Amino acid sequence: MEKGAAIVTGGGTGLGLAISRELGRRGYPVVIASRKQEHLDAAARTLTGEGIQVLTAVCDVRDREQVKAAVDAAENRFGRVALLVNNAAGNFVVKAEELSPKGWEAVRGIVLDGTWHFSQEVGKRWIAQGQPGSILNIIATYAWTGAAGVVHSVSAKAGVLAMTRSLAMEWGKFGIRVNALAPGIMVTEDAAKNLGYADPAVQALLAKKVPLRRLASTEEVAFLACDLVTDRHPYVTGDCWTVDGGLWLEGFPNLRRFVDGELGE
Ligand SMILES: CCCCCCCCCCC/C=C/C(=O)SCCNC(=O)CCNC(=O)[C@H](O)C(C)(C)COP(=O)(O)OP(=O)(O)OC[C@H]1O[C@@H](n2cnc3c(N)ncnc32)[C@H](O)[C@@H]1OP(=O)(O)O
Ligand SMILES: NC(=O)C1=CN([C@@H]2O[C@H](COP(=O)(O)OP(=O)(O)OC[C@H]3O[C@@H](n4cnc5c(N)ncnc54)[C@H](OP(=O)(O)O)[C@@H]3O)[C@@H](O)[C@H]2O)C=CC1
Repeated sequence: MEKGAAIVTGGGTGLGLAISRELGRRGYPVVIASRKQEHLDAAARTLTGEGIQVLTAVCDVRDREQVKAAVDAAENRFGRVALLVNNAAGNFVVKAEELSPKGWEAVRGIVLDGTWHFSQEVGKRWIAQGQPGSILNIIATYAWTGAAGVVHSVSAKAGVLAMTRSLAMEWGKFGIRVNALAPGIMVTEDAAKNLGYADPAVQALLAKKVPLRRLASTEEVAFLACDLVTDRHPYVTGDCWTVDGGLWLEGFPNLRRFVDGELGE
């Protein structure tokens, strides 16, 4: 029987692309949704070449109407949405006292509002259709530790963690599971650029802080993400799984020291 589709926000790059590929390998048609056509086209070419069914949806997760249109397109093409992965994010390192209202708004809008828009859009359809479903929200360990230099992202990810637990409680009776995953540091293009660790020498220093002495690969994080969002663990809901090589136990890197110039170029 045909499986329902999986929507992956930010599915054209980095971790989102790795999750889309792994879900495709597990037999799900994937809908990748993000702002930039070039990200989506390149990813769709790659995934299609690997035999995965893909639909692209140009969509800014901050815009409720664009989110609705993306879910409509997914249902029109694949009949039903079964899984949602809220992976899209925006982030940059900034001193809290210098963060502008629009900078705060941009990151909160993508991370917190975007996750809410997609979750409510698919959740209300599943409830109306009497269908089960599963949502996975990608957060970061600083949602519970806090971190210096990224107060907008920390606050938004903490909100997403609270949303995860709350929706799990409300929607469990409808057969809807809602979980979160907190990855460790991965070398993905925009994250490494925006957060200042594109230099391999900086990556090597970061790896030394990790108990397992290496950074995470998108593939290993994606594998766990797919285990959690698919029906492999049907009794898990309202939880957050961490896949960070033990880093959060040592303390998240202090990015404020980077913007203050204490860590050099
Ligand atoms: C040295 C040690 C390093 C260790 C690091 C380890 C950390 C690892 C893991 C951390 C966990 C989480 C990671 C992530 O979330 S990674 C995701 C990264 N990917 C992206 O960010 C991609 C998408 N990003 C964007 O599109 C943009 O960056 C942005 C988020 C800004 C949104 O784009 P949008 O087009 O909507 O916004 P604008 O460009 O119009 O800007 C809006 C306002 O934000 C201000 N801004 C933007 N960039 C910065 C900056 N670098 N510093 C300060 N302010 C910034 C911008 O000026 C606008 O405000 P104003 O109008 O007031 O000027
Ligand atoms: N990299 C890391 O070390 C860590 C990452 N994470 C989390 O993992 C997830 C993936 O990050 P990663 O792969 O590294 O980074 P990427 O920058 O590659 O992924 C972010 C994705 O979000 C999309 N996106 C950004 N803004 C919007 C928007 N307004 N509407 C729709 N899509 C948007 C981007 O696509 P487009 O530009 O086309 O819109 C991009 O595909 C994020 O949730 C991040 O917070 C957590 C811990 C560590």
